[in-house]
This record gives sequence, structure tokens and C-alpha cells, in this order.
Amino acid sequence: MNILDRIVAYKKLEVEAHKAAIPLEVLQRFEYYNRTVQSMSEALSNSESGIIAEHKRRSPSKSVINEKSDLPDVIQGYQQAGISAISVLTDTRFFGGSITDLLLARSYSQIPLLRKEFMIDPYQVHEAKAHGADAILLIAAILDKQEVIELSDLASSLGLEVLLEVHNQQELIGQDFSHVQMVGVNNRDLKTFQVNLDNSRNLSALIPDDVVKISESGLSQPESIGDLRGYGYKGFLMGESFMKQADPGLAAAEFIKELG
Ligand SMILES: O=C(O)c1ccccc1NCC(=O)[C@H](O)[C@H](O)COP(=O)(O)O
Repeated sequence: MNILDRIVAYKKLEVEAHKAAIPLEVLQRFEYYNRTVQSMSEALSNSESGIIAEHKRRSPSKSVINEKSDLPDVIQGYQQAGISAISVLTDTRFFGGSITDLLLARSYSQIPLLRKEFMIDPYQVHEAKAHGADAILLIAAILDKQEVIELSDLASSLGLEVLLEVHNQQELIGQDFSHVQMVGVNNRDLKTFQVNLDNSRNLSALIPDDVVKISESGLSQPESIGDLRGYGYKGFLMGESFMKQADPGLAAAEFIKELG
């Protein structure tokens, strides 16, 4: 079993537990469920930095990154740094996050919020909306193409945007991109955990021009952002390199200053 298989096996149980604890009809009465969302794709297209800073306490590849992070401090720091959007990891078992992190992040943030999760069930899309997300992540490696369409269409019906994440050419071929607003290329091989920015460079030409392209994982050098912009990338998802610093917001501000 690779790490995604393990995460998905556990996720199926977790989603059922969440449904039992908070049924859909209760979620639909949450304050944010009827909130007008902000467009993350437009924020990225119109912004100078394109940095999407992630709140990430730990990960399967690095174990502990910042277990004691103070989420309001991190979110406010990120926002003051001038980033374009925030990604909040809501998985608990493997990343140390929670759906409550998303709710808290929403209350401290005025910019677009991505729910970073392993989405396998429509309930999680409703849950994202109810907890203040503007966009959701769908991972091509764990969904078939029809599931991508169905979850994307549900997201759109709730006003949420979709970031479809791919790792390789096979996952790109045959996707119907008309249902998503953003496509992300993950630079991390989820079998070996090695990161290689060539993945973004090699796959960029296979992504249609009418979606916003995002490069994800393993980004830590301002020069890499400049280089990837040349391949059409408008968004850059960065977690560990900010979160491992004592002050993630300050680290993001310094990084953005270096981008010029
Ligand atoms: O980060 C991991 O180890 C990981 C392992 C298995 C599945 C997903 C994983 N990460 C999720 C992400 O996509 C990253 O958190 C995100 O792209 C930021 O990456 P980084 O800047 O390298 O922290």
C-alpha cells in the first residue's frame, strides 16, 4: 500500500464518522454555508506573487514540521506578507490538521482559502463550504475521471472553485478540464517523497491555457518561481519552507520581497 492508499482507506472511515457526528442537513445550517465565496483563480491571475501559503503541522514525508503552530498567528502573518491565497490542511491523522482549522482560518482571513484534503465523498465538499472554504482540492490519483466531474460540479453548484492536482501525464490525459478552474502539478513523488520541479516544467504544455496553472510542493527558492512563471504557472503552493520557520508569516514576507 502506498501512502495515498493508506490515507484514502482511513479517510473512508473518517468521513462516515463525520457524517454521523454532523449530518448534511445540520452542515447546511452553518453560517458559512450560504457565504458568497471569493475566486481563488482570479486572485492568482491578478496577483503579483501568486504564492499560496499552506498551514501544515506535519506530513508523511517530513514528520513534524510545526506541531505547536498558532493558527491565527500564522494566518494573519501570511496575509500581511501579501500572499494570494491560503491553503489549510484539514487532514488530522497524517497532517495534524482539522476541519476546525479551516473555520478558524476563515475567521482570521479575508483572502481565498483552499481546503487541502483528500476528497473522496460529496459530504466533504459540503463540509468545505460550511467551514468557510473558497476552493477545494481534488487529487486525480485517488479519483476516477467521472468522480472528478461529479465532485467538481457539486463544488460549482455551491460556488466553490476546484484545484485538480496531477502528478504525471497519465493523470492529465482524458480529464475534462471544463469542470475545474485550476490545475496543480505536484512536484512530490508520493511513492518516494522525492521532489523534482521538472515535473511542473514537463507537464505544463499538457495543461489547457484556460485554467490557472499551479506548481505544488518542494518550492523554496525565489529563482524557481521566476523560472516556473516562464512555463505559464500563476500559482505556487508552499508549505514546509514557511512552516518550518519560527515565524511562518515573516518567512513568507521575506520570500515575497526576494521575488521583487
Ligand atoms: O507533504 C507530504 O509529505 C505529502 C505526502 C502525501 C500526500 C500529500 C502530501 N503533501 C500535500 C501537499 O500537496 C503539500 O503539502 C503542498 O503541496 C505543499 O508542499 P511543501 O511546500 O513541499 O510542503
